[in-house]
This record gives sequence, structure tokens and C-alpha cells, in this order.
Amino acid sequence: EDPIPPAGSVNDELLAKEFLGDFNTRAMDVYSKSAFKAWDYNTNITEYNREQMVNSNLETAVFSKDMSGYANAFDQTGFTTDTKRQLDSIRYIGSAALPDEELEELENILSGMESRYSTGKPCEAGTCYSLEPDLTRIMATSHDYSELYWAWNAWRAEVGAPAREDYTRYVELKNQAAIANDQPDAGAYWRSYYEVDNLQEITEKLYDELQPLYEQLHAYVRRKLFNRYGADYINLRGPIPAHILGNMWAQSWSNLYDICEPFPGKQAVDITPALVEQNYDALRMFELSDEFFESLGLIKMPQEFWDHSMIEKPDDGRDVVCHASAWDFSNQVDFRIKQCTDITMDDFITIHHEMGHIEYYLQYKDLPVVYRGGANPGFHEAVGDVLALSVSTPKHLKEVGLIDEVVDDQEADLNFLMSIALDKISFLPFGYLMDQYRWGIFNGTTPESKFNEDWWKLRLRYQGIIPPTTRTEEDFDPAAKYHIPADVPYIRYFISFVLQFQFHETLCEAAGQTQELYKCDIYNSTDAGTLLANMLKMGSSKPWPEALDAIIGSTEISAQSLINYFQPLIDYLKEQNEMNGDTVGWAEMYTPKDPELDLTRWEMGYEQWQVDMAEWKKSFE
Ligand SMILES: CC(=O)N[C@@H](CC(=O)O)C(=O)NC[C@H](CC1(C(=O)N[C@@H](Cc2ccc(O)cc2)C(=O)O)CCCC1)C(=O)O
Ligand SMILES: [Zn+2]
Repeated sequence: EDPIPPAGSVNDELLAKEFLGDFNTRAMDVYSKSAFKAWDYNTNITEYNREQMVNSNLETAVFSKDMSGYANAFDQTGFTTDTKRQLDSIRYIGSAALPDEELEELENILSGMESRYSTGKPCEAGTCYSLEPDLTRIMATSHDYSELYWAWNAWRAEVGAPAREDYTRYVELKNQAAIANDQPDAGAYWRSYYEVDNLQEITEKLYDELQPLYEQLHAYVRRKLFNRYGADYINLRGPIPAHILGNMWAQSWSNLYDICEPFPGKQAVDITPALVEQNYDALRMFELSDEFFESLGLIKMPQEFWDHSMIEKPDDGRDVVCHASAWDFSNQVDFRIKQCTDITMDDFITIHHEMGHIEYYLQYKDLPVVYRGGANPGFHEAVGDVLALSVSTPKHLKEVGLIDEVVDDQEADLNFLMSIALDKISFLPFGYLMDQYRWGIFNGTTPESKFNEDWWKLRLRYQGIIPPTTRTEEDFDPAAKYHIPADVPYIRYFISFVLQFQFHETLCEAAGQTQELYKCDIYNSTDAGTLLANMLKMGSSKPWPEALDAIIGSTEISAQSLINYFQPLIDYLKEQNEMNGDTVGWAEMYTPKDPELDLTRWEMGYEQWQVDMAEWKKSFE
């Protein structure tokens, strides 16, 4: 351990390369030790395992700090791009840049917030309900307004409000760490992963292009919910109550398919009953997914994956983090999924999502550790979802025996497109607002005194939903969504939902599929698989526009592919909304169309909605 030379004092690329080689060997050892400790905690939440994980993270931080110092010692003048890129990724070390005491405090806050969320079990009349599967099933299947309200509110009371104090301190420490990494705040540090200085403009432009699609779907679904719940609960001009959309966070509306189906009974698209009838278990669902990856000539899941993944919720009373996740143990050998798999279509899709992460890990496992990541985080989130777009087609589901006939006509196509839109289009505003919210907290726009109010302003503005009861600053509803207490950025998912349709379009061409994009199934196409694999192999070794160019032949992220995919449905939704005389949006009451309009209308949020509801109901008397 020779002393670290002063910053920028060593202008010798041979020495730098020697350092990078040494770093790579040691990093694999240090990172894998930490990963196994985190795995032990995530698959068995005990105080001992939590402490073991925290201590391991603290040791990793010492290593990262040390290595950052060495990387900083080099004067990069004249160095190759690659050497510079590797050194820069070692210099910036996240929370490890905090002094030991603050880092330990942050690690304890993080593991404490994770534990609270993952062990949260609201109880009612002697029965306690886990999020997965208990509350998730209620949100997905109940049509009872007050039962849904109970589940929605109980979860927020259990894991939301209690997290507020931790979160306030978490924000301070995250910002302190960002500054220690030459960033103004933690949001800027998160955005720096994308290596562009205009990420907010890029995502805002994409959202502006996609917002009209969402408005149409929102109006259509609002009408269907009006038919189910009536005028006492649904204002056809206003926002939708947040708890009746089939999902705890109103971020995916696929569980409303039964009332949204354009042509009832025309074409089955929900394979949940078939999975149950055919005695599918988690393992068989995973094997079916792996078979799809193999059909493209991609790398199949290694034996260690099958030996050590946790694909079902343990029934031995252990507390585990049920939120699904994929793991790269940084040792080029161990790759796992942890998922409390339910036998549903939703979870079958999630399996593909997680396996997409594993495929990326496998494709770039021989790169230097610093390059073992997505071209940008959105790429990592898109891989599995791209394959799932093929798997979800009626053509493919028939091929694997999960539906017994394919009806090939316009009506059946619209049924299918509706089922995908209820997942993909409904998600867009949520995927967009989650980090708008946190960027606002990190840069001080949202003070602690408005943590909950600003959350609901964004939920109202972008999702057109409203809480089913008045919320106050005694609540902290954002913490009821995993990624907030788990400190996981989210704009990656919004970017993935755009990218995955660009990838799908290109892979379908490569597979020689010439019919409408939504009918495409790339199953068995090694041409498509090779095109995808060649991009995955790049990891994060090049700026993401180069990786994008490698797969789709353009460096531009664009919403056009998503719009192309859904075009027939968008036309249908417009026609239906006009026919029903529905005005799209919730605008005239809640979105200041003209910037001059005083923003205090946002503060009125729920209260204003109550007033409008009273007036609205009167019109039915
Ligand atoms: C060690 C580690 O943490 N590994 C990372 C992977 C990595 O970074 O290498 C990881 O596994 N993260 C977990 C996270 C899980 C899921 C998620 O949180 N999804 C979002 C948004 C969404 C919703 C619908 C959809 O179709 C796709 C995404 C949500 O549910 O809100 C849950 C179900 C799907 C994906 C994930 O896999 O992204
Ligand atoms: Zn993911």
C-alpha cells in the first residue's frame, strides 16, 4: 500500500493501465464479498444479516475511497479515451465519499428503510397482510371501493408516514455525498449516469410527445370506471381516485383489462388462468423464459443461476425482500434472481424483465468491472421488456400452448393492444414523475414541509389521479413505493419504456417480420439475437448513443416507435372518447393551461376536487 501521490501528479499511461489491471482484480473480490452479504440479508432479513451487510458496505467504501485517490493521482493528459473513461468511473464513488461517520449513518438509514418497507404487514381484525401477495392481490382483483381504500391507506400508514424522518436525513446525507463527488446535489449525481447535460430536456420532450396518448387512455379508463362505480365516485371531467386502478401505485392498469376490453370475449390475452390450469410453478415459468432467450442464440442461464436463485417466497417464516431483483455478484460466475413469484401473467412478464438483466450481466461479464453496466441505466431496464413484447403476442402464447386459438382480425388486435397499453401507456407519467419529484427534493425546490403536497401535485398533474382522502404532511405517501426508501433512481424506467419499442422495431426487422409492429414475435431469430447481443457486449464501455447506434442505427432516442406500435389503439381510443362525449384530461380544473394562472390551484388539489365532485353530482340530481 504505497502512499497515494498528489492529485494529477502522475502523467504515465503505462502506470495507469497497471493500476487499472490491479484495480479490476481487487474490485471483483471486494464487490463480490459485498454482494453475497447483501444477498444473505435480502433473502433472510435479520439484524445480524443487516449488520453484516452494513459492515461489508463500509469496508467496500474504504476500498473505493482508496482507489478513487489513486485514480485521481493521474494527470490524464495524452491518455487514450478508454484509459480516461476507466479512471473517471473509479474517481466518482457515490456515498463512499462521505466521512466514515456519515457513511455509517446513511448505511443504517438505508437498511432501516429497506427493512421497514420489506417487512411491512398492516393488520386488520387479527389478520395481517403482506404487500406481496396479499395487498397486491386485493388491489388487482377487488371492485369494492372501500376495500380498495382500506388496502391503499393501510399500506401508506404502515410504511409511508413512518419513513418520513429517515428520509429527511437521507436527503441531507445524499446531497453531502454528491458534493463530495463534484456534483451540486444527489439528483445531479443520478443524472450524471447518462453523460449528457440535458437529460431533463430530453425526457421532457419525450413526455410531451407521449402525453396525448396517455390522455386518451386516461379518459377511456375513467369512463369505464364511471360505469363501474358511478357518479358518486367518478367525475368524468376530473382526476381518477388513485386506489381503483388495479395497482397499489396506479402505475400499471392491466388489472382493469376486464372492463376495458374493446371487444369482450373476442381474444383471450390474460394467460393467468392457463398458467394455473396447466399447473405452472415458478420454475417452469423461469424455464419457459430461459427457452425464449436461448431461441435467439443468447446466453442461457448458467447452472449456478438455477442452483442459487430464490424464485419463490420462502415458506419457512423468513422475512425476505420480495421486490423482484436480478443480481450480478461481480465474480463472472454467480448470477441470480430473487422473486416471490406468483402464478400470474404479471409475474411471467417480470421474470422476463429480470432475466433480461441477467442476460446483460452474462454478455458483458468479461469486460473490466467498471464497464459492467448498461450503456445507460435505461438500456438495462429495456432488455427483458423487449423480449416480453414478443412473448406477450397471441401468436407466441399459442405457440407455447398458453392460449388455444389466435383470432386474426382487427377486433382481436385491438383487444391485444389494449392489454399492452394498460401496462405501457399508463406507466409513462409515473415513470416520468418519480424522479422529477426526487430531483426537486435534492435541489431544494421541494422543502421537507411540502414532501407530501408536492408528491400529490405531480401525481395530479401527470397521472390525473387524486388521493381517495385528504392527505397532509403527517403522511409521506412517496415512501409507499419501493424505489423511494430503497434509494433506487427511476427515470431509467421511463427511458426504457421508450427505448424498448425502438429496439423491438429494429429486432423485428432483423427477424424478417414485415407485418404490423404489434404482431411481431422475434422467437427463434438468431439474427435478432445477434444484433441485440452485440450491443449488450459493449456494457458501459462507450457513451450510450454509440450503443444505441450499434443496435438501431441511430443515436437518437425517439418516442416514434412506441407511437407507431400503438397507432391503431390510439385511433380507437379517440373514436371511443368522442363517441362518449368525453373531454380528455382533467385540465380545466387542475392543469394551469396558461402559465399565468396562479399555481395556488394546485394547493387546492383534493379540496378543490371535493368542491367539483359536489357540483358534478348535483348535475346528476
Ligand atoms: C441488485 C439490483 O437491484 N438489481 C436491479 C437490476 C440492475 O440494476 O442490474 C434490480 O433487479 N432492480 C429491481 C427492479 C424490480 C422491478 C421494478 O422495480 N420495476 C419498476 C418499474 C417497472 C414496472 C414494470 C415493468 O415492466 C418494468 C419496470 C416498478 O416495479 O416500479 C419489479 C418488477 C419489474 C422490475 C428491476 O428489475 O428493475
Ligand atoms: Zn429492471
